Amino acid sequence: MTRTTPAGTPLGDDFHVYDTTLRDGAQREGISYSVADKLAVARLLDDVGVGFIEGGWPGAMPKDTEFFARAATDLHLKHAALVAFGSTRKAGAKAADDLQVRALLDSQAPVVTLVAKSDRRHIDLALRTDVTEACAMVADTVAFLVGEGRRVFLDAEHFFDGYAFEPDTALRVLGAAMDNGADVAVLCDTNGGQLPLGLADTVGEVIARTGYRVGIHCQDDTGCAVANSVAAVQAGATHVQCTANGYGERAGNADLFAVVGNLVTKLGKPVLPHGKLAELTRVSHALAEIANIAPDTHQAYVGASAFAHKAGLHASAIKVDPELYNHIDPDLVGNDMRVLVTEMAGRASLELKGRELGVDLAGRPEALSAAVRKVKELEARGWSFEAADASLELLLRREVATADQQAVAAPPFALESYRVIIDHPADGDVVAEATVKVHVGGQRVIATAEGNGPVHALDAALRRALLPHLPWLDTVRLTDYKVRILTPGGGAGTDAVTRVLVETSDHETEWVTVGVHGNIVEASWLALCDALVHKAMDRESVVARG
Ligand SMILES: CC(=O)SCCNC(=O)CCNC(=O)[C@H](O)C(C)(C)COP(=O)(O)OP(=O)(O)OC[C@H]1O[C@@H](n2cnc3c(N)ncnc32)[C@H](O)[C@@H]1OP(=O)(O)O
Ligand SMILES: CC(=O)C(=O)O
Repeated sequence: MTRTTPAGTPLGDDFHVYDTTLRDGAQREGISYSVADKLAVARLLDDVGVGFIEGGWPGAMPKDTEFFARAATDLHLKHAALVAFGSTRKAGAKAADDLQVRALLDSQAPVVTLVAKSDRRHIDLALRTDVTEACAMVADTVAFLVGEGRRVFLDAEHFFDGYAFEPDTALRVLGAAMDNGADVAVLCDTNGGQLPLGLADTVGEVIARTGYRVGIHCQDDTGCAVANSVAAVQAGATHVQCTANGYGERAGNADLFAVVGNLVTKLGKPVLPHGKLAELTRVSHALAEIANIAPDTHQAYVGASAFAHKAGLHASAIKVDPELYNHIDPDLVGNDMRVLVTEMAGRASLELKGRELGVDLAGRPEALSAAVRKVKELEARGWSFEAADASLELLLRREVATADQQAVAAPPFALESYRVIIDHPADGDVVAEATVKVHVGGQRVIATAEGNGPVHALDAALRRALLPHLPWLDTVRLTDYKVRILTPGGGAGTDAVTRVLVETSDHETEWVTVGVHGNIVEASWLALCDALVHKAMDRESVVARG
């Protein structure tokens, strides 16, 4: 199989990106992949162009055995080789007779990764054997699998702790594998306790002493798994094991997307096939969906906030040149830059955000300054525009219209009044009833509706009043409603205000609006009205554009 680098040259066997999401990743608390999930994960990892996909431990779990059986017929990998993971034979037995070793062969995976203890204390206490037999278990199993035509990697468990405790034993275990045909000695920081400088020293020392091809596998217990993996590569490791989004046992493993992002963009190592780097963000999010874990919005390289800028000073430099505040071009990894508008915004933030929302504020210094003042004043009172682009857009359009001395576009309806009653009969459920009086299409309309809460009733009454005049409302639905009670100035609650965020959808797009008031119903009303006015405005501009 020929893989190509971003430069278009063949990517051979010089460097391995080895993914263990389906084995170590599945050891994360809360993850339970079905066989179908595992096949879908493998396809996505192949899309990203990793070189090896560790599919699980055949023979240990029926699900993993079935995965390899299905993979043999259903999985047509374009870039990756499939790897079966398992332990060596048991002490005092023969590899050829060991049922678990047989299961590795039966998996039909072309590559096998064997896990072996390389810390003397584990050999004594967990294997309950001596170093000579522990090395024989490795040597015998590697020789058997290589003899059967498999490519073999050795995961030397607890290598760093074992090397610090008794270096010769740790190296003897590596030698037992490499002398019998294993390709890579993978040094594992199984307890995840290492820090980058010490780990890199050990990797460099092992390579210098043995000349072996060395790999790295880092758990994240010090929060350094990515840094440790990159440091190991800088010290000479040419095989790096990681998992999607850092899933893994305990605190997790090294995040594939951060490791690969760093290797390609910082160290200039073309470790993925041409064009695949831009798949990182899409694949990371798709894999989070399959794992049923909300994507980490702050994840390096691929998180939704990885290139989101909030501070006004950042935005002012970004306006001149985005590179001034981005460590890479987000497009490289398939991500986007965003500018957030909050109390920390300055004129540049609003100008950039306006551009994103289709409101041209360039060359309109008065409107821009007025909008900055308004945003800061409203945010100080509890408003938050960070997640409410539609309300921000309305605010910007109003400021532009005012500065240009144009009439602000009339909203499609005007409120005369609303009233909400909560009725709790002693023998029945609580019911909310709302009445709205509005002016729409040149008429005064009064409508009443019930709902299971005040906002539901208000929304229903407003729709009933407006629908005959604004038929497009039929497709518009309130899809999410979030309430937050705020105590500006850190008060004890008596001066609390309520912030409501409403997400609305028309099946094609969704938009978020915000309302803030001392009364929860009024805060909701403000957000609801903004949602409908935004939709009306969008329709008018679509109609105007023809
Ligand atoms: C560092 C890592 O994360 S490695 C991956 C670990 N993953 C898993 O453990 C998930 C899958 N594991 C399993 O399904 C089960 O643990 C099995 C099937 C592998 C083993 O199950 P069991 O036979 O019931 O034993 P148990 O789970 O208690 O494991 C301990 C046995 O494995 C042996 N063992 C542990 N590590 C190794 C090793 N590297 N090489 C050989 N044998 C080993 C122990 O000596 C012990 O053997 P004994 O039962 O003869 O005393
Ligand atoms: C192999 C492995 O998962 C570890 O040593 O952590």
